[in-house]
Amino acid sequence: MGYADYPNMGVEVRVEGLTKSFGHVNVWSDVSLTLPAGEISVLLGPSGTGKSVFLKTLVGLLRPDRGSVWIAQSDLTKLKERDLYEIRKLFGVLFQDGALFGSMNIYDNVAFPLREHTRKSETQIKGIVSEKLDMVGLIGAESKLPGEISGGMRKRAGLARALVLEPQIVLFDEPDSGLDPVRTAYLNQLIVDLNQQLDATFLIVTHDINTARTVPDNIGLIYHGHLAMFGPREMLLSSKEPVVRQFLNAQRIGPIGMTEEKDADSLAAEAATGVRLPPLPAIPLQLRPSDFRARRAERVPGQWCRENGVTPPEGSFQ
Ligand SMILES: Nc1ncnc2c1ncn2[C@@H]1O[C@H](COP(=O)(O)OP(=O)(O)OP(=O)(O)O)[C@@H](O)[C@H]1O
Repeated sequence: MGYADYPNMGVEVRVEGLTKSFGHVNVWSDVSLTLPAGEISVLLGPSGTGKSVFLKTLVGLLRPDRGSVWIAQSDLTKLKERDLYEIRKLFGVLFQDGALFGSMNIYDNVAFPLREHTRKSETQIKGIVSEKLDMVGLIGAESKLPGEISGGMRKRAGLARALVLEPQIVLFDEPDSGLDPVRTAYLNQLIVDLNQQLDATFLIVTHDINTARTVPDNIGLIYHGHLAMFGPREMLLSSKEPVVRQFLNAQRIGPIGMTEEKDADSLAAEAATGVRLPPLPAIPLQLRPSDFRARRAERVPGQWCRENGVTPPEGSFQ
């Protein structure tokens, strides 16, 4: 199947029972979730829980032990190399460090996938590269080497490169790592704007709680070898499930310890001290596109809570 055969609204990615180990070490088991077409989802989890491994498994760079990744009628995990190569063209991936070639200038870095995977003329390539550089605000930086620009600019260059083949699924591996809060805010706005403009499904791995609270439509949390929860943003932000609550509110009190989960003794000791968890913070409004038009998957604030009989924390959606 050619990637041009897919409808232009982004595609749904359905993960079923995915399990991955390296040798005898299990990374995660039985992960099932659906990334809704055209929506933004965020994946959270303590360090080393296998979020990057999950992204690599989604694009078929790693093979799972069990389970499926369904895109339309294809189970990507069962495809032969040649078909996998085709279906990978659906994906744009922004790797953690931007993964730019250090000896190539920004223009050539962004043009690279077009020169490798298409037969477009240099004139056509120039048009596409300029369009994507414009989208990420990098016009004028074409002749710079990656080493000559800031970390934030490198991320944006990596993003432009991830977009040149018109992907229907865009995966971001910690796009905000190493960025200061202001640049992170700009990048988050750019992600929301791009999601509105492009017909693509987004998955973002991040450690930034503010990003997780304001950018996505859906949130997932991997913890201790399993997907602890995945669902609409309001569901996780109003959840009192201990792991979800601890992680999304960046607290020390709860089941997650410095290295991994706390043992029963330390949890009992914590309970014995009588420390009370602070109330859940208010659920913020979602970040809007900068042109103030609706998000692609716009929902009325508080709708999920209302429909599910959940009282949102005081001060939510203001
Ligand atoms: N190719 C590989 N071979 C063996 N083990 C691997 C491989 N890739 C990753 N791992 C292991 O899998 C586990 C999960 O790693 P991964 O980088 O996916 O975690 P992460 O959740 O993305 O972490 P962080 O938040 O710190 O970036 C780690 O223990 C890592 O050492």
